Amino acid sequence: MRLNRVVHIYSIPMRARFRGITRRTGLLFEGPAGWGEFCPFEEYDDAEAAAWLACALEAANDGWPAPVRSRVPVNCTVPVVSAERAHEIVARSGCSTAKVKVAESTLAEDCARLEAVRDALGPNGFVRVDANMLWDVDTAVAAIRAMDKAAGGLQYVEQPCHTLDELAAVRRRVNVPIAADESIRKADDPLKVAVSGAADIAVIKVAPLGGVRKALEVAEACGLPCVVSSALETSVGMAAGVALAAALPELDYACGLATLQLLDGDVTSDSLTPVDGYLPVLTKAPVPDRVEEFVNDVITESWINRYDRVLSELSR
Ligand SMILES: O=C(O)CCC(=O)c1ccccc1C(=O)O
Ligand SMILES: [Mg+2]
Repeated sequence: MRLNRVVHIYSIPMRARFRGITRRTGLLFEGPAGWGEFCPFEEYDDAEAAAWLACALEAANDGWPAPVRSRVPVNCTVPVVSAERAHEIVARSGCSTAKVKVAESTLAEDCARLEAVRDALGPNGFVRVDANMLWDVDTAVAAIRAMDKAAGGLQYVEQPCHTLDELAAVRRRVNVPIAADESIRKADDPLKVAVSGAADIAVIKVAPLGGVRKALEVAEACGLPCVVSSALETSVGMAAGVALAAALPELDYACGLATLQLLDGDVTSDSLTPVDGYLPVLTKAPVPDRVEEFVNDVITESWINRYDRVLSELSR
């Protein structure tokens, strides 16, 4: 099946560099159930991108399972920025939970940013950090202890190290709970990762896991409390993450779905930005009615080709 439906290819600048990228690019298409977004990161090969396409096809062709809640609590996400800017981001977000990217700058800079975030949240807010696998075990243990102090208490630390064994070793040595992210979404079989001894919390992302239904299976199989997080989608793809968070039987933590603020624009006027720390649950993705501002003719052909290749990868 070739791509013979309405598509838009967008390219939106990031407000601040995030996980090494300064623009977010992807393809939007419409199906009988609504709009889907296909936006694997540029460096992903076709095999890794296949789950992302399955997620977009689910939104466009099948829609999502019924929600059990009508709104989803979210955290604001703080990139590697100055302490002053971090304070501003958190104070303006309206969220009572903040997730701070760490380990890409010095420990002193990370700690200064965490102090500013705590100051902006007040004593009742929650602060979590994400190290994206950048530490070894000893570095993680020392950094987590220092950051726990600087933040006035950490809710959890996301993916401090690379392997499950390393996560388990860190977990035995610190009092801060450990969350697994890459260990789940990059696993050969996310349904079979033995995260229980290595983590207290599972971060689940709808696109790398192949859609809302697949992600619900992963959530059930891992047996841990879950946090749904985004992959920096526009509002079209974000709606699938919100649908997952809305369908989870239990939701004890705020979700990482407030990342539209990291993009300098959105493809729809019905933007999924939080109000008082919550996102509304939609029955289908919003219609991309503002895509003209971000269409990119230069990369269109490469994205259509990528879609076609990944689609044949999916049906192998
Ligand atoms: O969880 C959040 O608050 C935002 C989402 C986020 O951090 C993220 C976004 C894109 C790719 C990877 C990650 C990550 O959690 O590591
Ligand atoms: Mg993460």
